[in-house]
Amino acid sequence: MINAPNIILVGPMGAGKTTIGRLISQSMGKEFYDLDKVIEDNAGADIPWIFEREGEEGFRKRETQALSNMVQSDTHNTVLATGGGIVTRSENRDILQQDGLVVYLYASVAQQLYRTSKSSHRPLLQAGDPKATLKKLFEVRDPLYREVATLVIETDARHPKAVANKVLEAIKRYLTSEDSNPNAHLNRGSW
Ligand SMILES: Nc1ncnc2c1ncn2[C@@H]1O[C@H](COP(=O)(O)OP(=O)(O)O)[C@@H](O)[C@H]1O
Ligand SMILES: O=C(O)C1=C[C@@H](OP(=O)(O)O)[C@@H](O)[C@H](O)C1
Ligand SMILES: [Mg+2]
Repeated sequence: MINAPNIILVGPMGAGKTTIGRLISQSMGKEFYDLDKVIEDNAGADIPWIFEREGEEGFRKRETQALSNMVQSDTHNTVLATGGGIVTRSENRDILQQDGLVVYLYASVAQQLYRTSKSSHRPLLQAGDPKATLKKLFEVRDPLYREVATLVIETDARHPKAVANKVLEAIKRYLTSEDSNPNAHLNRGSW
């Protein structure tokens, strides 16, 4: 087990945040949370229902609330998979940067499209051309993922287990190099 702070995964829809988050939480002996699931549990409704009734704005309010609750609950030893739009609000970006080691799971638009095409639970991809939507979102969000993330991991040509191993290796390497730097502040994961 790696002695690491809380780990937060960011990246676009289909990057594998939910899948990889679960895998690395098991390897690290940490508790796993998926913010979308937390939002659904709090609302007593699924994400398509929230978008339908409250619009994207309603969902974003719930998302920020769920994220800040998590920080305030002072939970330790966790892996958190976020939703792809978590970086769109600056208040969320502030929380992410202060409260964990943030890992950006990168996927090309082609892979995002392929991986999201098998399910219909992402409301933003249900109307219009999903490829054009993913491309547009990626242009806006890629710099924001990079802004908040300490580590960036490429996922395109890797199976989920290989991605999880890459993430674990990168975290280990990062923490080791921080250990050898007396000015580094490891205490980024306060929840
Ligand atoms: N590295 C990968 N290679 C191939 N398929 C993947 C990979 N990572 C995730 N998937 C698949 O892509 C789909 C979306 O994954 P998910 O974890 O829900 O992504 P996210 O939470 O980032 O939207 C799932 O069917 C999952 O099994
Ligand atoms: O990119 C987005 O804005 C969204 C991504 C989704 O999560 P995943 O990235 O896990 O699919 C979910 O939060 C919601 O449908 C909105
Ligand atoms: Mg997810």
